[in-house]
Order: sequence, then C-alpha cells, then structure tokens
Amino acid sequence: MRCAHTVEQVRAAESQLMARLPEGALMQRAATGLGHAVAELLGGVYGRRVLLLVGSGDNGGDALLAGAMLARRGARVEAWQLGERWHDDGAAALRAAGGRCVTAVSATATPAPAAGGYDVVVDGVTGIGGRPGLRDAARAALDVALAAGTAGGRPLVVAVDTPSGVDVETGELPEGADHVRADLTVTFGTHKPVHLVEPGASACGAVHLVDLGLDLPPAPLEALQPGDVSALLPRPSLEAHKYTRGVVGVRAGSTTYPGAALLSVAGAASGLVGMVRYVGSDAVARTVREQHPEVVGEGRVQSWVVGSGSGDDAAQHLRQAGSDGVPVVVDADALAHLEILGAAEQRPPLVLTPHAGELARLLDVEREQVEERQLHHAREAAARFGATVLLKGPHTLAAAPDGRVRVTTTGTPWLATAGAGDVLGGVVGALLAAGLEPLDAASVGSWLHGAAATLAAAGGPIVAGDVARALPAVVRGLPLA
Ligand SMILES: NC(=O)C1=CN([C@@H]2O[C@H](COP(=O)(O)OP(=O)(O)OC[C@H]3O[C@@H](n4cnc5c(N)ncnc54)[C@H](OP(=O)(O)O)[C@@H]3O)[C@@H](O)[C@H]2O)[C@@H](O)CC1
Ligand SMILES: [K+]
Repeated sequence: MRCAHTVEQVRAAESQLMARLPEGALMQRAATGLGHAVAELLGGVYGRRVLLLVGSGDNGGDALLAGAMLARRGARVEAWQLGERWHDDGAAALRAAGGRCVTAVSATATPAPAAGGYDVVVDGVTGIGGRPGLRDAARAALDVALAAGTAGGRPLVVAVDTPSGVDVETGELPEGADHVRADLTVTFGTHKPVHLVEPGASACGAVHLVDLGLDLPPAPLEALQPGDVSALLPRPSLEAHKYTRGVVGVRAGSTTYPGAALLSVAGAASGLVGMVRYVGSDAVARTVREQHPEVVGEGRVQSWVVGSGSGDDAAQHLRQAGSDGVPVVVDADALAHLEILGAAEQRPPLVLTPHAGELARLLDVEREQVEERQLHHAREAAARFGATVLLKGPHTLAAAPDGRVRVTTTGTPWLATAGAGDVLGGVVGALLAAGLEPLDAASVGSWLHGAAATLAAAGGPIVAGDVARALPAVVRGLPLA
C-alpha cells in the first residue's frame, strides 16, 4: 500500500525518531536520498550545474546538504537564499564543499544566472512547513532560474519533499498564486496527500520516496498497489459455484441509450462474479443477450448497478434496486434521485460514482470547485450521503463515510472516452456482489479499470469496450496473493 500521512502525523513520527538519533541524522538521511535522486536524474554528477533555491526552513536545509554532497562529487553548485535566514549548517557544508552561496536574494535583487546556465534547479523553498503560494522573492528567482537551462532550454526541476506553493495536505493549488511544477519530487518518510491527489499530484511530476525509518500510524489516504489488489480480489474457492461467487444485477440503459446497458453489462460480466442479470426493456434486454449470451433476466442478486443511460426510468430503477437491501452502485442519471431511497440509515450500502460535474450538482457547487478541491468534496459527499463516493477523474478518489480515502494511480489519459464510466460501474457492482465492502469494491474496481485501460491502450487510443475486454488479462497478471 502506498500511504499518504498528514503533516501532523509526520511531525509526530519525526520527533519520536529524532529523540533516538544523533542531532541532524534524520536530515542527513533525507539529504543523502535527495542527492542520490538528483544524481540519478542527471545521469551523473561531475561537471553538472546545480542551482538550489533555498527557503528559511529545514526544506532548504535538505537542499543545502544534498547540494554539498553533489559539490563534493564534482558538481558546480550554487545556492540562492530566499528567506531572511537559512539553515546555517547546510550553508556551511555547501561552502566547505566548494559550492557558492548567494545571500539576501529578493524580488528586486535576483542574481544573474551562472554563465552556461543550470542542468537542474532544486526547489528547497518550502516543504511541509510552507503555506500555499510563493512569495515574491521565490517567484522572481524561479522565473530567472527556469529561463537558464544549460542547452538554452528549461532546466530540470526537482522539488524537495513537495513542490513549493502547493497545499501539502489537500493537493489543492493556491488560487491565483504561483507554485513550483517539478519533473521529480523527492519526498521523505511517507507520501503526503499532494503527491497523490490532483491537481497537486501533477505539479509533483514523478515522485520518489526516501525511507527514513519513521514509525507511522494508519494513513487517512492510501493508493492500492498490485499486491494489495491481489490480496483483496475475491477468487473462487475449489467448491465455488456460480451462486456462491455472487450475482450482480444491472439496471442501466434504455431504448434511447442501449449502449449504456451493453457497457455496464460488459464491466459486470468481465468474470469477477458467477452471474450477471440484466433488467430493462425487452428490446434492450434482447440486444444485451445477443452480445452477452451468459446474461440472464430478473431474479435474486447480491448487488445492483443502476443509472447509466436510464433517462426517465432512473428513479424507478433506483427505487426497485434499493428495496432489495443489497449494495447498490448509483451512477449517472440515478444520482439525481438519491432521496428516493429514504433517510441515510434506511438505505442499503451505496457506492456513488459521479464525475466532477455530477458531484457538483449533488453538492450544489460549481464543477470547477470540485475539480480544484477534489479531496474535500469527495469526503464531504461521502459524509453527507453516508455512502462511498467514487469521484472519477485522472486520479479517481474513493471516499468512505468514515473519512478514509483511496486514490487510484492506474489509468491513462486515453481512458477519457465515452462509456468508460459505464464499464467501471459494472466492475464495481461485480466486486460488491462478490463480497467486497464498498470502499474495497470501489477502489479495487477503479484500480483494475485503470490498469485494464493502460493495458488495452498500449500508448494508443481505446474505446470503452476495450477496457472490459482487457480486464481478465490484468487479473491474470496480478502478483500471487
Ligand atoms: N518531517 C520529517 O520527517 C523531516 C523533514 N525534513 C524536511 O523538513 C521540512 C520541513 O521543514 P520546516 O518545518 O522547517 O518547514 P519548511 O517547509 O522548510 O518551511 C519553513 C518556513 O518557510 C517559510 N514559509 C512558509 N510559507 C512560505 C511561502 N509560501 N513562501 C516562502 N516561505 C514560506 C516560513 O518561515 P518564515 O519565512 O515565514 O519565517 C516557514 O517557517 C520538510 O518538508 C523536509 O524537507 C527532513 O529534513 C527530515 C525529515
Ligand atoms: K520544496
């Protein structure tokens, strides 16, 4: 499991460990990991040109100590002091290693870049102690630095712990203010939410974690890894028959949108349960059975998938599905009718699968607000509706009503294609029917869906049906649990 902890959790674990280690040892561990990561990114150290942008705290201290390590190995390292103070021991180490320190850098006194420019700019302005946004001195220095690549282009940017200016705890970007955009972020001890949650995650570039040996509590935010998915995935036992594996019912599509029925069923029928039932108009049901002869009609199910392409029938389908008492995936058109299911405590377990626009309507806010504050709105909806909320997007979030959140890091931009959400709803419904609890079903389903899209796309375009077809191969490729 990849875990992201809050700043408070990190600080508590850090002070526990620091109490047992010699002074400065933890920062030296962080700086050594940072130095190695920069060297690897540059493909060598000797003769490379490195600029450190250094703030007033320990984030700048990490940058200075890593810079000293690179300077000892032959890099040409320069550090610009952006705050009123900086980490004196780090600056002394850099000077002793032959690095150049430029003090008192301000918005109006930005140094001229070194002749020949820089291969890499190391952003040590702020880490977990920073407030969102960049101050003027940092913004001016960054502008000068980014225009000073060695080959006339832009230098690489490595963020220390977090890109400065982002909101570390939420992944939000400061409104109307600047922040660093990194090619690589080297973080320490554990991930922080910004590394996983969009839009901040995109500002981090690739993320490299340096282990510090922190003793950390359970994380409020997680990202499943292949081994976690394998361990959670329901697999048929030797005694299994189709009913023990679970039956998922699909109430989706209509004569206007028969494709939604076909794609929801394709997701549900990708082999994760024993049987799939389809309930809809005779004409659509006939089309479904022509393409999926294994699908049967109405009967007992262990979960329902409701809403995509249901149009005016969405409310009726949701009421009927809800009356069975089994978990329900509520998608698309059905999301507007949650009140039909009665008070939260009377409802069956629900997985809501909105995209940002649908979640905005549910919460009565603007779509942009949801996109800018994804973690906040996913958590708020989960708490308000007492349901697991799968907020679909580039880094899909699965939020449980108890506050736990999982983020999906599989997928490809090619997955932004019509009907992909219908397939996802079907997959999540199948996993619910197979016995997973809602947060597991939502997060495992989303992970498999993203991985199947990446496999099917292989760097090129796909349609939604390709995702469902690739899913069994993804399951076959999982590591053994
Ligand atoms: N925890 C760990 O396990 C380990 C942590 N380590 C490292 O320590 C880092 C945290 O260090 P930290 O606590 O000194 O805070 P940090 O991020 O350097 O910022 C501090 C100061 O910046 C300022 N400032 C604030 N906002 C600003 C802004 N927008 N723009 C500009 N300046 C701004 C403000 O000071 P001010 O100028 O307001 O007086 C604030 O006090 C962490 O990210 C990691 O790199 C590793 O070494 C070892 C293991
Ligand atoms: K930073």
